Amino acid sequence: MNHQEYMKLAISLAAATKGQTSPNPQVGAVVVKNGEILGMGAHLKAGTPHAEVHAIAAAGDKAKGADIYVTLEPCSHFGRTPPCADLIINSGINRVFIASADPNPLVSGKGIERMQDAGIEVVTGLLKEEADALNEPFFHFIKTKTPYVTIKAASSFDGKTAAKTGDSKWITSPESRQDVHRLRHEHDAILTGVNTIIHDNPLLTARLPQGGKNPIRVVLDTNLRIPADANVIRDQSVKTIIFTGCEIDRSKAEELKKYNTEVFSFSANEVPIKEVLRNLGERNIMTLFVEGGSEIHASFINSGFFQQIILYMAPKIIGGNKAIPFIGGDGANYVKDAPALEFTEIEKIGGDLRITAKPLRE
Ligand SMILES: Nc1c(/N=C/[C@H](O)[C@H](O)[C@H](O)COP(=O)(O)O)[nH]c(=O)[nH]c1=O
Repeated sequence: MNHQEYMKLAISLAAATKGQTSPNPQVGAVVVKNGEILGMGAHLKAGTPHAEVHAIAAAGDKAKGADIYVTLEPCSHFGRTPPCADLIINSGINRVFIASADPNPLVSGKGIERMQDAGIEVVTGLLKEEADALNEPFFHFIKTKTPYVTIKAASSFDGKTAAKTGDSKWITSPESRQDVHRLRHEHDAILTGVNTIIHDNPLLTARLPQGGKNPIRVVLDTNLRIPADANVIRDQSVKTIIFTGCEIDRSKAEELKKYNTEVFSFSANEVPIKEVLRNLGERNIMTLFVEGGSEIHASFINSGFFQQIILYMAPKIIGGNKAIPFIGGDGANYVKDAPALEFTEIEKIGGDLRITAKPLRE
């Protein structure tokens, strides 16, 4: 195997932990000497050992004189675990290959400098693009302290998310809906609007054949219209946070708190998305899955607070000028004012298309 292949292995280890390490990045590491892999590891959960710790522990004394391939620049500061740069120096490793640089300007380059001062050869930027893509949500979170927002929509070929009767069961295939549960599992939180709660009464849990980690549920509900017996209230398998305006029935809010539910009221009678995202960021929620109705999707898109949209488009035609489009709101007056995206991935899934799009970078 060559340098790229060892780094690919480290990236695959990091990729396997998607959704588990928030608010930390996904990191993989491989220790190699004379073509023999002596150790490998991934960071499994915030607060637990970093990838380099696992890989070097597996190599033991043989790490002396070895190479280490790590997908993110080794940390140089005392977080919840000691600095990996010092561990690498003390292990006798004499060459370090790094893919991504640390996005935190306060620490970026410090670990590299410390290892170089100890006489270690450091090669940076090996498969940087691939590794950076894996941690796009983490880099966004470090930079903005708000969650990386993925809007998920499901529509017919003609862009409808429900028929004029309101019926929507089911537009997309079982395979597509299963894929949605994988995305829920991978996200820290899932957000919807009270209209979806009233109309669909969803659980918003991650129900995969092998189980799944339920994301924290977030409901935007300005006037606290949510039914007290809604599934997201009674289910209690995971916390539900309801964001409201200031003019709500306080006794109803008190009642809801008995069901693993938090009611957070803003000081005005509105629920500003920017403030919701700031609040979720302060709770160390790094990734947010917006499975809203069409009005919620419209407000996220019009505010520009989203990093990607995943549309599951089914080969069905619902039609009708009263049917519900998957993006609601007033819409653009002129095409030139329509938010421009770029398609980043198009996959066939269960007869549907899964189309991923991101806002065009200015
Ligand atoms: N109607 C469709 C969807 N509809 C999604 C609804 O908004 C609601 O989130 C679901 O009813 C989820 O319920 P629960 O959380 O699993 O209990 N979503 C899809 O991906 N395809 C469709 O055809």
